Amino acid sequence: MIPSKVEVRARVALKVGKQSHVDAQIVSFTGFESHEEHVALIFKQADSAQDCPLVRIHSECLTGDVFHSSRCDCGEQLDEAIDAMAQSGGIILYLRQEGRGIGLYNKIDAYVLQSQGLNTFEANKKLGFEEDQREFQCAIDMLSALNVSKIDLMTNNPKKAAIFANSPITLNQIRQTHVHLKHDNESYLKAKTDSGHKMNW
Ligand SMILES: Nc1nc2c(ncn2[C@@H]2O[C@H](COP(=O)(O)OP(=O)(O)OP(=O)(O)O)[C@@H](O)[C@H]2O)c(=O)[nH]1
Ligand SMILES: [Zn+2]
Repeated sequence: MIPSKVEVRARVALKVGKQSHVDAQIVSFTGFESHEEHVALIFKQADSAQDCPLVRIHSECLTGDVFHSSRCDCGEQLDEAIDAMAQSGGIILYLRQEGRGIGLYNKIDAYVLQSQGLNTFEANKKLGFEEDQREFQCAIDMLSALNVSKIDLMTNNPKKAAIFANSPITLNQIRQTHVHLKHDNESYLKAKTDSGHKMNW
């Protein structure tokens, strides 16, 4: 295995959440192969204060995270993670992998196809992409750079859990996220279930 070049670049305090009332720290990094600007949000100094912090690996979704779009559940999952970590501490790895790695404009093209009846994964294929183009080595490297070696992971996606096999990070436990059903995202959530996500419907 090639040693990771990822290192912490800067770390600074800020408050986050809907009322900007949750104490956290944001961490930037150097050394990513992809040059994407992934960041970590750390609550209650969980990287150094806890043996097994709760971790959420969250891929960027501008439409969901910022605008709380009706099409997906990303913003609600992010809020859920912030609320949980405000109480118990934890680490959000916010990965700049918009649209499962295809980028924002391509995701909007995929939305056009979804409006014509394709599901979220079929739309990616029709555009010439893989169903999911993300790679998560950066998440392992960020945790290693933070000297975190054991985690509980907040996800319903088995592919995110699988990345910890043969990695320096021990996955202690998976904590499922809630199902955030909205008037427009049922088919998106059903497609995730069909592709193997473990959802507590
Ligand atoms: N290509 C594509 N990407 C989408 C669509 N809807 C949401 N996304 C992207 O899907 C990703 C969702 O990421 P996450 O919430 O981290 O993860 P997940 O794979 O759903 O798994 P969980 O950990 O269980 O939430 C984000 O990058 C979104 O931008 C879609 O219709 N098409
Ligand atoms: Zn989304």
